[in-house]
Amino acid sequence: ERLDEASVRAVGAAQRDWLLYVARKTSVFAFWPAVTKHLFRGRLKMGLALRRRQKELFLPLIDARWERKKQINRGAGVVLPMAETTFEHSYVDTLLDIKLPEEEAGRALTDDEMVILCSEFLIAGTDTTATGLKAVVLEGLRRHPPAHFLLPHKAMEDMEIDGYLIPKGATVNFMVAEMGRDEREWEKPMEFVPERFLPGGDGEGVDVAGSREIRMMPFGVGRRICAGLGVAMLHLEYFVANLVNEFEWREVPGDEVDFAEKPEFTVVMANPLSARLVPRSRS
Ligand code: HEM
Repeated sequence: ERLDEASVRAVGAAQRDWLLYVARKTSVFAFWPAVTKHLFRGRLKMGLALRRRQKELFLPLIDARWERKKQINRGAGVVLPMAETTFEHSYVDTLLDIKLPEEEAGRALTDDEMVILCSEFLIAGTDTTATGLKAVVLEGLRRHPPAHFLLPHKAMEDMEIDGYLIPKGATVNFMVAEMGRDEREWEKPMEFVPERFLPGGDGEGVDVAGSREIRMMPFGVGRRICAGLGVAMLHLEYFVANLVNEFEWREVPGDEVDFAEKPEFTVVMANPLSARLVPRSRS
């Protein structure tokens, strides 16, 4: 069931403490661990204490899921596939279902393994579920992709697409910017509306890597897709989050924001942004 605010905050604090501690204090154990674990035993003790705290918080929640699952299965008499029950399937339920392969004697996951996996899941999920932030970045990439074309590609064999023959050897250019501005795909495509990527919007669940569909492809798709897609998205979200977190942004009177573009190595603002940045007060 849903957690109350205080419990969510406690989990958040435990995750943060753990992550910061690992990032700052534990790299010493990568070198000669048999010795460093004695030399830095204070650090090891602290790390283990932080893990214990996660365990204290996570195990009751995992147990509750386990109990709930047992109740539902008892009520139904048979184990129903999750799709046929009203039971919302969670990540923990999947972990509870896991049986390790034969070499591990087909055992279930231990408490420690469950806690570690839940912790990793929360850490990995935090970035990807920062949906508002992601929406702003995606809308920027849809409306103003830095590359209006991909690198030129070449047809390896004759292909027919939509009744057109693309002959073997032909150079193929992809109109990336035009795809993002296609009225058949996007509502009011020329407007900057990050909300379109939120639930219910015309861009909800868009797949920039193009594995399900292609509605925008700022990083290309397929085997030559941008090798830096993951790091670029992470960096952009981090960058935007910090610009907003650290400063208040104000217009310079008489110097309106102009979204006109001009091509340089990539496509950039024709008239660079002027803004007054005021550091946010932390009091
Ligand atoms: C917003 C940021 C970025 C955008 C919009 C972008 C976009 C692109 C595009 C359109 C391509 C050509 C794909 C194709 O021809 O099919 C490409 C290729 C590539 N990108 Fe990015 N990129 C970005 C950031 C990065 C970063 C940060 C890195 C490195 C850390 C990177 C590394 C590469 C590499 C190595 C290729 C060549 C891949 C290949 O040809 O196999 N990119 N990128």
